[in-house]
Amino acid sequence: MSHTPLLGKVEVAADVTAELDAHVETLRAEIERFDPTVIVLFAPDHYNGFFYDIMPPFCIGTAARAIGDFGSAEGDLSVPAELAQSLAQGVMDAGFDTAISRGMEVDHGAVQPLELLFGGLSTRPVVPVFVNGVAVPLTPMERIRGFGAAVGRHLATTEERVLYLASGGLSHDPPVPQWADADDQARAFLLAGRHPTTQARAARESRVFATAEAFSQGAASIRDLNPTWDQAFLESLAAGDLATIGGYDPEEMTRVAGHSAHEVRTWLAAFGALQAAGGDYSVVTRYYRPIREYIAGFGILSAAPLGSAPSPRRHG
Ligand SMILES: O=C(O)/C=C/c1cccc(O)c1O
Ligand SMILES: [Fe+2]
Repeated sequence: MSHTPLLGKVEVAADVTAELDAHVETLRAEIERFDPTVIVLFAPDHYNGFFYDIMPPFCIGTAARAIGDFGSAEGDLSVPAELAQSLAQGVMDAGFDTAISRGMEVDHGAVQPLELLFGGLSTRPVVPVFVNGVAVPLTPMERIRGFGAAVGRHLATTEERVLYLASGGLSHDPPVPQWADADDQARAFLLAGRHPTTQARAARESRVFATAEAFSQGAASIRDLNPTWDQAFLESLAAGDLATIGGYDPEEMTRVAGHSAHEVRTWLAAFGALQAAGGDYSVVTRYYRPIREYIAGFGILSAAPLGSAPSPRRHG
């Protein structure tokens, strides 16, 4: 599913909020029926936990703490360390040299789906898997599918009932600084801006709120949402056509869907894992709406291996 730190913090038409809430509720019930023993959470980061001083394409956390940006929950995630470590070994054995972290710091990108779907950070065991979706250079999209598949193949050898959960995207272009055009101060932040002062964090969050307000009034200079691109992406995922998405060109993605559209890498990894672990799948819940107030093409897509899925439902 998409995430946005503006959720619940800015005004959106009541019918849109109700529609989104209803789909989250559907997803919650779906997950409750599935009753996962572990959640593998593919999430990006927005220069809160990962910086240019060392920016891996992937990182598996054996312990993690949420930093609490934009009023999101702060505190420890419940990470099964042994499983996370064996997962890291498994994907390395499969040819993906993932980083690991024994003290990962995660932000709203990881936390929001945990809050929405599970009511908190530590109600279920979670293995956090960082997928870089913001800091160029970016690994090819096909590599992301392969990484996700390695995760799925490894976990299919365990007794775990795994929910692969992805957070990010779709098309959006929030005001996250880019190294290429950043001034010295912004570069210092991008390089190693961990644990900012309360003041610096507030200034950053105010900038996002101001951009969202201007964007909703058609007055921001960020790239527009791209519902056509978003729906095509969802359609390929729904059809199990991960090869098409694996062929996406990152530069083209930035151009047509915004700098943060690379967060869809988390979706590709999760569906890659699902396909590798369970074969063909069918869609259970699908939702999409471009929501300018949230600076988000907001999507939800859930799926289960064929034969195990409750009757598919299609929304919006
Ligand atoms: O972390 C930030 O500064 C902004 C993040 C953001 C803003 C708008 C939509 C999103 O999906 C974001 O992650
Ligand atoms: Fe994001």
